[in-house]
Order: sequence, then C-alpha cells, then structure tokens
Amino acid sequence: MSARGETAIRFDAIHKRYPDGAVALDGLSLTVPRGQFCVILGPSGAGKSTLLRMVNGLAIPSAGYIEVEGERIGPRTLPRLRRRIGMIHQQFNLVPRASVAANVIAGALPAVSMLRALTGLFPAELRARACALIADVGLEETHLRRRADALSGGQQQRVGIARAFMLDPAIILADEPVASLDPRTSRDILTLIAREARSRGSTVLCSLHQIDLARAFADRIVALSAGRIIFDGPPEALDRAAIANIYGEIGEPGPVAIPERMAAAG
Ligand SMILES: Nc1ncnc2c1ncn2[C@@H]1O[C@H](COP(=O)(O)OP(=O)(O)OP(=O)(O)O)[C@@H](O)[C@H]1O
Repeated sequence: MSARGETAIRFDAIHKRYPDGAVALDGLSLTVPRGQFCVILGPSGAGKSTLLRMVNGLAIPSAGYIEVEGERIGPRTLPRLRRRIGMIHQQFNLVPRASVAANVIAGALPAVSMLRALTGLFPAELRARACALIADVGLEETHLRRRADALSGGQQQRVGIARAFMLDPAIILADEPVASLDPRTSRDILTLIAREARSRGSTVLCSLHQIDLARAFADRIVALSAGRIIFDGPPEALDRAAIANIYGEIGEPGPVAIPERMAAAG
C-alpha cells in the first residue's frame, strides 16, 4: 500500500444505491497510487461506470467517501478537484457541430472565467496548448477547423483525449474509451492515453471490456462483480480461473460489434 502522499484516489467503503433501488457499489474500498494505469474489468452492470463517475462527482456515494490526492470529495472541494481530472468517454461526448479546436479547448473550461467561457475568448496560452495537444494526439493542422462529426470514430476519440489532457490532469478517467472502435484503433487509442499519462505522471482509471487490452495496458487490473472487488492484481495474475470467476458461465465477453462507420477508418 502506498503512503498517503503517493495515493491518487482512495475509495473508502463506498456504497451506491440509485433512487430506483439498484445497488451499483457494495462496500467497495480501493487505493490507487499515483501514476498507475489501473484497468477496471467486470461484466455489464458490475459498477464500473459508477465507480469512475464518482471520482469527478458525476455520481455521489450513498455511504463511504472518496479522496482525490488526499482531499475528500465534497461540495466545497469538488470544483477545485475537477480541474485536476480529465475524462474520456465511450461515445467521445464531443460537440458534434463545433470544430476540433473548439472541442479540445473546451477541456480548459473548468479553469476559465464564466465570461471567457461564454464569449469563447480563451487566452493565447490555452489556444497554443490546444494546438500542441492536437498535434500530440496525431491529428493534422487541417483538422483544426473541421467539425467534430466529420471525423472517424478513432479521430474523434483522439480529440477526446486531447480535451481530457488540456489542464495537465493528475487523474484521467476513461470509461470504456475503445468500446466502439475496431481492434487496431483500440490499441492505438490506449497507447496514446498511456503515453500522454506517463509523460505527465497522471494516474489512469480505465474501464474496459476487452481482456487482451487490459492485459496489454494495465499496471494493475481490478475486477468488479455486483459492486464488489473480486480480483485485484497484476495482469499476469489474470489467468483462466480468474477470468471464469469474473465472467461466470459466459467466459470472456465476445468481440464487440463494430459499427461500420468506425471500422472503416481509424
Ligand atoms: N443513473 C442510474 N440510475 C439507476 N440505476 C443505475 C444508473 N446507472 C447505473 N445504474 C445501475 O447500477 C448498476 C451498475 O451500473 P454501471 O453502469 O455502473 O455498471 P457497468 O459495469 O459500467 O456496466 P456496463 O459495462 O454495461 O457499462 C446497474 O445495475 C445499473 O443498472
């Protein structure tokens, strides 16, 4: 277990019951050290998204608490802590009609004044950073003014990654970031997330359905079932017996259907 100062995220006895009675997390405790690429596996409905969404306050625990970089999440600390957290979504969550540049710079919104946010007058430093990130994630200068919805799925996720890293986040939450991408693009996207995170020392909490990708990219794999941790170890420890235990009778999840549009181009 790492010392307090080296802990990025700590979940302490977290319960989550949604208003309709669904129990998503059931007494979960987990400590994620700084700089770790921690993959969350588990069957559908196991609680992976809920766990991730709690770190930036999109879901609130019914009991228990979460610390981010040693600070407990609460109404007073959340706005400040959110500036330290970037999120990458399964469906990219871009503004479809806005340009690539506008989508990337939107990652800085938590750190700019309301006036700047409303007028879109971002400081030159942020605009320069957005341009640098767009290049870092492998997009071309010609993409800057393109509408986000004119890009392939892989390219859209590159925009999502650039946006997530705009404020040099301590923590990246990636909620099934490659669920709708073909296998090759999935590897490219996870390579990019890992590279950008490593270069900044960012901690990554990433939910995945693909066991091979979890093994390839994770420093540590945590598997959930019905809101509890049922596996926690290095990728090498995820053997057939562990997988059978996580996914029960159904074994490994089958290949994810790839929408034609996204399979066509990374
Ligand atoms: N907003 C919500 N309102 C009510 N119940 C919810 C809500 N979000 C999730 N749940 C329930 O909480 C449980 C955990 O859901 P969650 O989305 O966290 O799981 P998951 O492991 O991410 O699933 P998937 O792999 O399908 O995305 C499920 O029973 C789900 O139906």
